[in-house]
Parts: sequence; structure tokens; C-alpha cells
Amino acid sequence: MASDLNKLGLAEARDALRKGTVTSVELTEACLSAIETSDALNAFVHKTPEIALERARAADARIKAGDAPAMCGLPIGIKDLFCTQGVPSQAGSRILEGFLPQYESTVSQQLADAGAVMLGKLNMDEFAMGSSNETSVYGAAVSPWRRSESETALTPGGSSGGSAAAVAADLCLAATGTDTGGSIRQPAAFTGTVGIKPTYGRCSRWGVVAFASSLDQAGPMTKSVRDAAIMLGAMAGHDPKDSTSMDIPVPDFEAMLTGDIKGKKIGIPKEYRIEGTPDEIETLWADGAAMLKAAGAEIVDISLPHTKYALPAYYVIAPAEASSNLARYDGVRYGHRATLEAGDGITEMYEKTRAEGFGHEVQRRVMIGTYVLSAGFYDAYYNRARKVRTLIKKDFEDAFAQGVDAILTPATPSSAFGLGEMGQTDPVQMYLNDVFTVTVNLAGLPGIAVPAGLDHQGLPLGLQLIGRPWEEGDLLNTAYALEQAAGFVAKPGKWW
Ligand SMILES: NC(=O)C[C@H](N)C(=O)O
Repeated sequence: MASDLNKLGLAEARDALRKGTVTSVELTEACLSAIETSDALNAFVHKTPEIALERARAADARIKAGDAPAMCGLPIGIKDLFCTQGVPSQAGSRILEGFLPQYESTVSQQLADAGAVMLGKLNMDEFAMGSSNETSVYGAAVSPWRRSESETALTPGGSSGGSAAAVAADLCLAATGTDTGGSIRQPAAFTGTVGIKPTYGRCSRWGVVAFASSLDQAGPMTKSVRDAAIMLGAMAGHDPKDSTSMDIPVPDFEAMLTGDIKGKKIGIPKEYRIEGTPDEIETLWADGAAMLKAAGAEIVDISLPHTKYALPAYYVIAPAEASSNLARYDGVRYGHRATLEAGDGITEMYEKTRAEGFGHEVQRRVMIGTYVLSAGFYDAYYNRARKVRTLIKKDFEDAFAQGVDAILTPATPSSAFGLGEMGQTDPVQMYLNDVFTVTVNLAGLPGIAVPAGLDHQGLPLGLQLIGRPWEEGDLLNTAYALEQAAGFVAKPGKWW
């Protein structure tokens, strides 16, 4: 038993801890030894075993004293985008090489305060820009899943690819992710895990390296919907240090998981029927709707007419904000600085540092962002994209005004692809991964990916549920009903 403790989810481990049948040190040691033999997955990029064991011992003492908060003693991984005090926090980029934050992000601090045990930092696309983890300075994280009878290395998705791979491979009980255009939900769908992007403003962005500030949200990546409810409760809450964080009470999400969705109205948006989507994803979507109906929900066809403009609008707004946010990496105060030659001035220092420190995808986004914000093009691109964003938000508001409680869509347009198989010559091919997820970020809504089936290659497929703002509890409950009905239990066979 003891060697399999890393396979537990948060809820099971929490219950075992409280019953006293297991200790946090045992759970932590099981995860640390799973991590030790997981180099082929390249999921953990900075390991913190000493911190982990110290926190585990403290958690065991708290449990013994009868003072066990929500995440007490539960070992988790933290995406490299979160600043963790004194622990490398590189956002997957060379430009943050050697950066040791002097402070802790609010979310990772809240998790620590709730007793969670940090095992280390998880791989990700550079500055969260990507859908395959291939833009990471550490090299891509690798999915524990493989196509049947094939040894091709598959992507765990991105940008939270290390988090998804680590949770799916049982290297940790759960992990943090962040989602700007799909970075929690797409990797969750690719790896048979659960990922929720909460309402914009639900989790503090303070200390989370900024990519596109009006879209970025942190959220949990877990083995079940119940675990997502537990962990989101610990991550969420008002933070005066983030001016976009909202002062709205955080309910007990787990207590809202009744599985009762009788009378709930679930919208099926016709604009999400996209040409080229594989039949098995269309079938999964229809099956998901049938399962929710069988559980007592009412299924209604809805229209979100501006959906097709979402992806182009996102790929204007996100780079625009990124170009501004990334201007701070100049080689002066922290991170990487290029070696200079005699005669080089400050301009050469910036140029060389940024050319060396940023990878190609990040450079592309900085250039696109600078272009769409430039004097002559601001109205044509950036302002237009902002107007489109308002229309997309209104589409959802209209649907909710008609009484729709949640919207069901596929999470991704395909199952996981092979590393090196996508976007090599055309970056837009990679951007299409976000076609079902970016609308949710543009509208600031909560969205969750739930594993719902396997494709013909034996790879996981996920469905997405989109909810009303601030109603994550209700959304999690609908996701819980879907999870129960879908009964997804597949795990990747161990090859690493
Ligand atoms: N950060 C994200 O949500 C990932 C998205 N695919 C992007 O590259 O922008």
C-alpha cells in the first residue's frame, strides 16, 4: 500500500490522513520517489524535497493537534509560473534563469497556509505561450499517455503541460495551473485529468508571472471533480494586492457536489460545430449531452453568434498585453543578461539580452503585440479585437439570460498529438487548439474540462462545461454529474 500512496486523489488522501491510517510524510515520500523515476516525463523542473518533507512533518503535527485545514498534508506540484519564495521560478523561460523570488504568490501562499505540501515546480510553455509545452526552456514535458502500440512521445498539452503530466502520472496528488486561453483545460483534456479555470478575479494573480493580465487565471488540475472543488476553495479568495481580484465570498465548493442537476438547462452552442472536428469528438459531445439529460437536465440548442471571431481576437489581445508585460525583462535587475562586447551600450544590452532570453514563440507574440498596439494600427486591430470581446461576452450573457445554467462543448478539437507533429511551419495550426476555450477567457467565465472517453487510439478526450460568473459551485456540481455518468477510469500504462 505505502508505495502506491501517490496514486490517491486529494479527497481520499485527506480522509486517510484524518483517520490516521496514513501520514503526510508517507504520502510525500511516495510522491518524491515517483518523481525520482519520472525523468522521461520532464514534468518537475525544480524539485524541492527538503521543503516538502519539512511541510509534511508540520502537517502531521497539525493533524495530530486536530487543526487540519482543507489541504493539510496533501502533496502537490506548482506550475513554474507561480513565484515561490527562494525557489527557482522561471516561467519556462531562459530570461528568468537564476531568478529566486523574494516573495510567494498569493495562491501558493494560500495553499501552503491550507497545509499543502509543495513537491516542486512544474514544466510549462515559456511564459504560458503554447499548447504543447514545446516552447519551454527545459524542453517539452511528455505525456504519460501513449497511442496503443506506439512509442511516439505525445504532448501533455500546454501551457500547463508539466502539471497535467504530473497529475496523470501520479507524481503528485494535484497541481496548480494557469489558463489564459485554455492552458488548464486543454492539457487536462489531453491527459484524462480535471482542470477548472475559475471566473476572472476568483484567484489572485499576485505573484503569478503575467502573460495577458486581463485573461490570466489560476486554477487547480486534479484527478477528480471533487478534488478540484477542494483545491479551488483553498486557492480562491479576495486579495487586496491584485486590483482585479473580487471581494466575493468563496463558498464550500465540495459541499455543493450533490450530483443533482434535475431541471438544469444545458446549452449546446451550434457555432461550436466546427468543420474538421473528428467524428469521435462530435459523438463524445452528443453522448455527454445525453448523459446530462439522463441525469435530469434539459438540453437546449443555443447560439453564440460571435464565436468565430474569438480566436483572432484572442491572438490580438493576448500578444498586445504580453508585449507590454514582457517589457520588464531587460536584463537589468534580475534574470538572464547577455554577455556584452566592448563598446556595447544600453541598447545593445537590451537587444542581445532579449534576443537570447526569449524563445521564438515569445518573440513572435511580442512583435505581434507591439504591431497591433502601434499608432497606425491600434484602431484597426487592438480596438477592434476589444469590441469583438464585448460581443462575445454579450453572447454568453444572452444565453444565461434565457435561463441557461451551463454550456456543454468539446474541450479540444483533437486528442493529444505527437511532440513535433504540430505547428512546426505554421503557428496558427497550434493556435487552433484553443478554438473551444478562448471564448471563456475573453468573457471572464468559469470553465471546466472533464475526462469523458477515449478515442480510437486509446487517448483521453475531454468535455468542457462553461458556467455563469461566480457560480463555480454550480458548475462543479454539473461537472460532477457528468463525471459520474461518464465513469472515466482509464489510466496510462507505465512505461517511464
Ligand atoms: N496560455 C494559454 O492559455 C495557452 C494558449 N494556447 C496560448 O498560447 O496563449
